[in-house]
Amino acid sequence: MVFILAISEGGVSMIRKLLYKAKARRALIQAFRSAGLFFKNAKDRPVYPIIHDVHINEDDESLRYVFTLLNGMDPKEVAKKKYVFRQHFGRHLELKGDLKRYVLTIYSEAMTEELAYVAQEIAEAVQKHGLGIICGKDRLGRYVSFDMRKQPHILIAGETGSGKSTQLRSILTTLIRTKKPSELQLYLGDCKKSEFHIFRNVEHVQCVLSSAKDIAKMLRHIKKELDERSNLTEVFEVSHVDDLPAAQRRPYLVVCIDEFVMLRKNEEIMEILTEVVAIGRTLGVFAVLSMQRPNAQVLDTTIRANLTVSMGFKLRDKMEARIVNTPGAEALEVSGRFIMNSNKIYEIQAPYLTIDKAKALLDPYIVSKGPVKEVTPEPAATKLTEEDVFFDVIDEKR
Ligand SMILES: Nc1ncnc2c1ncn2[C@@H]1O[C@H](COP(=O)(O)OP(=O)(O)OP(=O)(O)O)[C@@H](O)[C@H]1O
Repeated sequence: MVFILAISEGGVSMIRKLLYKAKARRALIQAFRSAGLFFKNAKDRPVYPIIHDVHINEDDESLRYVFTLLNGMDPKEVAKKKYVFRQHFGRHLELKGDLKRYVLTIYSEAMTEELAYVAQEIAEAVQKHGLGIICGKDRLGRYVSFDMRKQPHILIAGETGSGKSTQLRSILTTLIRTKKPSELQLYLGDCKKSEFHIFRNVEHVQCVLSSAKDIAKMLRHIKKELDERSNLTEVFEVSHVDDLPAAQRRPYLVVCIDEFVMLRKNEEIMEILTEVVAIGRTLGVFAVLSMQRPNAQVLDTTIRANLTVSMGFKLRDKMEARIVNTPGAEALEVSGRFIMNSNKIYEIQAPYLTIDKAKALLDPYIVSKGPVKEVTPEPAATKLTEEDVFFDVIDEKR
């Protein structure tokens, strides 16, 4: 008798995966044996650490093992024998764990250690999005980007020197180069007074402010925009500002605040920021917030829950990485490397955009502002100064 076994394509790939996993499991046991990580049982048979999971990640073509040591096994031996795992699985591996539980990840390729900001390539990478945010390249050398209209608010965290200001520079420069000023307006808060000066005279940029008092004013203006946009969507019975009639369309607003922890004591600021992240998406108002020392109180649950994308550059410890929702960010060792959390978690190398290169790329978008406004032809006539932006906000001191 002949049996014909009909297996679907999905079934075949499932079987292949299972066979691959079984092979992978045997490979790890061999590595345990070479590393001397086993005990002998009563029958003189070797007993190895327990392998709980063998996972193939198709996104970055990695293989991840989770295993625990048997009681009595010395964790120092695992660290000492890392070279044995390298001999078995190649150089591109990561071994993380402590007392008992370990995660061993094996990658097919090493990640690039520096990624130049290539303007043309990056513009192409984000062009498929309505409001494209460039992140960097993943382990397989693919650009990673996303649409801020769908994933609206970003948290960037990292200790000093980890690369978050460079990332902000690259995100903002890319936005400016890919959207017209009629489509995008930027409101920048520079609490450290160090990063955003290069954007001050860019046409899209409505203001660059650094004191809490000024930033509060800026946010009152944003709050007014939120209210107006909310009314408009109600009047025209649409669920998103993008669906308003052409005459009523509003540009996207991106509020970007570097080191926003410095504003934590200003309740009004925190309240409006909370509102932006809670309701901004459908109103076309988005936030990018950066912080050096993640703090659970500042990132209260409402703000954190609505920051849909987290980029965790090198952080001090696991606790900070947990606050930012980027596990593993405490172990990063390369400048410009970060853990991204947006639905899934993965490691990315950010483009390296120096201040000088950013200035050169922004040059075509620079306009005269302030006192020289009147003598500048056409674009400046519609260009707002910071005074214009806040004319409608009551300043108690006036
Ligand atoms: N994407 C990158 N690729 C390679 N090197 C980078 C990258 N980003 C930053 N660096 C290196 O790290 C240094 C510090 O970067 P950056 O100023 O962005 O850090 P930071 O986290 O903003 O620090 P601070 O909080 O002190 O401003 C840079 O001068 C550069 O040498």
